[in-house]
This record gives sequence, structure tokens and C-alpha cells, in this order.
Amino acid sequence: MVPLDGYPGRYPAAIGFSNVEGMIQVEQLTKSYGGKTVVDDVTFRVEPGSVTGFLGPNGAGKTTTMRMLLGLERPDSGRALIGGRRYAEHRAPIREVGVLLDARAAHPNRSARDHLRIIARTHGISNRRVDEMIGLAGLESVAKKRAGTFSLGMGQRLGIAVALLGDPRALIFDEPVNGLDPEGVSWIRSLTRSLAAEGRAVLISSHLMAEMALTADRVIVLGRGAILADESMADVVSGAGRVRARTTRAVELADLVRRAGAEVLQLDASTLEITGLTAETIAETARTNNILLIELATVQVSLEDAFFELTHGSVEFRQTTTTSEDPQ
Ligand SMILES: Nc1ncnc2c1ncn2[C@@H]1O[C@H](COP(=O)(O)OP(=O)(O)OP(=O)(O)O)[C@@H](O)[C@H]1O
Repeated sequence: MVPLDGYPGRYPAAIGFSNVEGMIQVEQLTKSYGGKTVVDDVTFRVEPGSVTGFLGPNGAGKTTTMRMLLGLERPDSGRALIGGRRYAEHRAPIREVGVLLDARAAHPNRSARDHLRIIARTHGISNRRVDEMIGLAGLESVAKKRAGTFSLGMGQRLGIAVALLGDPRALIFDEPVNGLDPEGVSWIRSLTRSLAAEGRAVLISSHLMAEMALTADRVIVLGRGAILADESMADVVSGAGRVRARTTRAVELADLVRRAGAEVLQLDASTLEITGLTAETIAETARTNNILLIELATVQVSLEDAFFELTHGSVEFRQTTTTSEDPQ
């Protein structure tokens, strides 16, 4: 991405960052509304140089957490910091954190370009930067149109252009792919990846699991306000250490690995699913006993499956299967 005028050489500078610069930090954050705790002692970090997916069922507390990071809600206890400071403590927050919370934030009667220019002017940012961001967001052909006529996807693009205007080190995007067409979804993916590659910290909430699996390096899962997982994407989809082995001597191999402490599920005459031993140990056991392996692979699960497994006890709004034709 093009650095902001007057900020030459700030990126790529992940290595040069002091340890909290650009970092998004939440420490023991708690918030209740009307006696209901919606964010419950939440602690996590989003490091510069990474995209962190912020996942959770409806009502899990993702937006409330993001709003506390942006000083829009006051925590009951705990701290929400960007670059080591509360949002309100930054002299120029637009240069610290880029935010996409509400795609409909632009004044409906103002053109996209004017909306950006007004924000730019109040923050000492040049019109050239505005034009660059219009180009980056793919809004050139509609820059003079009223924002009120924009589709949801165009509104999202305008919101992203605003978020990037100040060349911030941290980015917080709430459901950025909402309303975008496939080309827009893929644009957000490559944009967030390149923002992270430039050394920025990116926190991005989404319900689109397949997309998150392609975009995020880390995953934080919230359920009923509490952290259910904070792991690398690779760990989340690693299938909890399960290894699938195929051999013509499945019963013998099952017996051997069980004796080595593994749990074994026989899937069919030749296929075993083994938990508790690495693929390497299983291969070694098979070789020592002259058992030919036809296939050996660690099991990967989809992010969606991993998400359902993590959150099944924390879903607040679950539809019933009753239809109007069912007897009452
Ligand atoms: N201003 C408010 N007053 C009262 N309750 C609120 C307020 N804001 C949020 N809540 C409640 O807090 C809970 C968490 O909401 P939040 O919007 O943070 O969840 P979310 O994880 O972002 O959900 P979604 O995926 O549906 O956007 C919900 O039960 C919501 O109704």
C-alpha cells in the first residue's frame, strides 16, 4: 500500500516497531448490559503482521469488543488498547487505527469523494491521498455519486477507503465482506493479506468461515462473551491430532498403535483413524512390523466444522425445526 504523505518509510517496518506499536490488545475486558455480561474477562492480542479472524455466533460479543477498542463503549473493567494506548489517548487516532464498523456511515447526500475529502481535510490528509484510496477501493467510476445511492458492497468499499485514509498501523474490520460480490470478497482477502504483510495488525470479524480460512493467520473465537479459542489457523484446522492410515493389515496396525497408547477408530476394512500418536510414530511402527502403509495423512477439518465444535454450547440464537405445517 502507498504510505501516507509525509510518513515515508514507516512500512514495511514490523521489525522496527517497538513491541506494542500497532498492536491491538484486550486485557481482562468485561462489559454488561442490564445485568447480562456480554463480554466476559476477555484477553487477547493481535500482533502487527498478522490477520486475526474474530469469530463467534450471533450475539457472542464481537462488535461490543471492537466498540470498546474504539472508545465507543466504556468497559466495566479491563483495558482495550491500540498501540499501547486507549483509543481516546491517541493524538491522531485515524493514523493509528482504521475502522470499518458500519458501512452506512457516510452522509447519503454527499459524494464518496466529498465524504473522503471532508475526513481527510479535518485530519490534515491530502486530496491526493483521497484519490489514491478511491482507486485502491475500486470506486473511481462512482466517486462523484451520492453515497446514499450506493449498494451495500459499494458502501463497504467506501468504508474501507475511509479506514485506510490515515495509513494506520492497526485495522479493525467488522464484517467487511458483508454485501460484497465474489470479486469484492477476493479483493478484501488480498487487501487484508497485504496490509498484514506490510506490518499492520488486522482484526477482522466474519461469519464466512471458508473465507476466513483463506484470509486469517490466527483465530479468536468468542462464545457468550468468553474466549473459546485463540489459536493459529493451522492448529484450528488440524483435526485435533487425528491421523488417517490405510493398510491391508488394519487390524494388526490397530492393535500395535493401541498398545503404544493411541485411540483407534476403524473406519472400514483398511482405514484407521488414530489419535494420540504422530504420523511419524505410526509410520515407524508400521515399518518395524513390516506393515505396508497405502496412505498416511493427518486429518484436516474445515474451519466451519472446527467452529461448530467449539461453539455448539454457546449458541444463543438457535432456530427450531418446527414449520407451520407441523402439528402444534
Ligand atoms: N447497547 C446495547 N444495549 C444492550 N445490549 C446490547 C447493546 N449492544 C450489544 N448488546 C447485546 O450484547 C450482546 C453481544 O452483542 P454483539 O453485537 O457484541 O455480538 P456480536 O458477536 O457482534 O454478534 P453478531 O455476530 O450478531 O454481530 C448481544 O446480546 C446484544 O444484544
